[in-house]
Amino acid sequence: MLLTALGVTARLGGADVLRGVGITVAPGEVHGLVGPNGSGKTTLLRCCYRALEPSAGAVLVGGEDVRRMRRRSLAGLVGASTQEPPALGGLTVHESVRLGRTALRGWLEPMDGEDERIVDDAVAQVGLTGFAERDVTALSGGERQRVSIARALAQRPRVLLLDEPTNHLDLRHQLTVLELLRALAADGMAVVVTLHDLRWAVEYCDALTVLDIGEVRASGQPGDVLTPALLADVFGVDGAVRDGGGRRLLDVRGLAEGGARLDGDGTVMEAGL
Ligand SMILES: Nc1ncnc2c1ncn2[C@@H]1O[C@H](COP(=O)(O)OP(=O)(O)OP(=O)(O)O)[C@@H](O)[C@H]1O
Repeated sequence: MLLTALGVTARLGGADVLRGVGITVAPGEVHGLVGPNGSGKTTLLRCCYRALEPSAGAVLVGGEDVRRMRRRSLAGLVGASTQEPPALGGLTVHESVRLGRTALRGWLEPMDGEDERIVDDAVAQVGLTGFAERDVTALSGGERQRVSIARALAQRPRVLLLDEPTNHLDLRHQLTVLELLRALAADGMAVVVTLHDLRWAVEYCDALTVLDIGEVRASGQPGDVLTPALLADVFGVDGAVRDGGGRRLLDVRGLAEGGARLDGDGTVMEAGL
């Protein structure tokens, strides 16, 4: 396995928001993390790229505990695109993506032609070549999201972690990103992606892990995991995975009976789609 999380418990604001969570991701696999709002998906990703230290358990990449790795070694192995990509004013798209290479080289080591080619490739992979010289603060939310993905790609990582990469994207760009993930996996990358749209999770992921209130509810192939009972219980929707002529598809018929969960203060929570 390229990425393994073992019994990860994470504490935030005095509470365990992840409890004993494990995932394994092989090279060539697109692994989807799904679950309702607040179930711990982002927190698990943060543990995987060492933005947060688990209070128990460990994350291994290539068999090595990420806590023991030097920052630059980790940057060469794990690239991450976060949900709220920072827009650094005064940087162009190209310069912002270049930061992915800087993470590997350090500030003082000059870039060479190979680095520049990798940056150009990453910008092209997310379809932003025409915006390369534009200031990132002058981009739309979706374009910024793609800059963040390109920056992670510029690290040429073996493990790519993406937090809601299709957020803010129009339908065409959602599909472009999802197809890109498949292509990266076909080249041997291990990809972990959080997705709220379960239909994309079913179609584009080889395996899914369902988190619910900080714990793993199910893990495995999408069709085995997203049973009608689990869809109703965890996501509050009436749905089923079916074979659509060689393609896995998820049909959602609506809210499950009693599917709209009430929050503590009585607010009706949206179902997980
Ligand atoms: N800095 C923090 N301090 C305290 N609690 C936090 C903090 N960050 C997140 N949490 C809580 O941890 C839990 C898990 O949050 P997390 O962001 O991992 O969920 P998520 O599954 O990614 O949610 P979403 O689908 O809404 O993005 C939530 O209950 C959240 O309120």
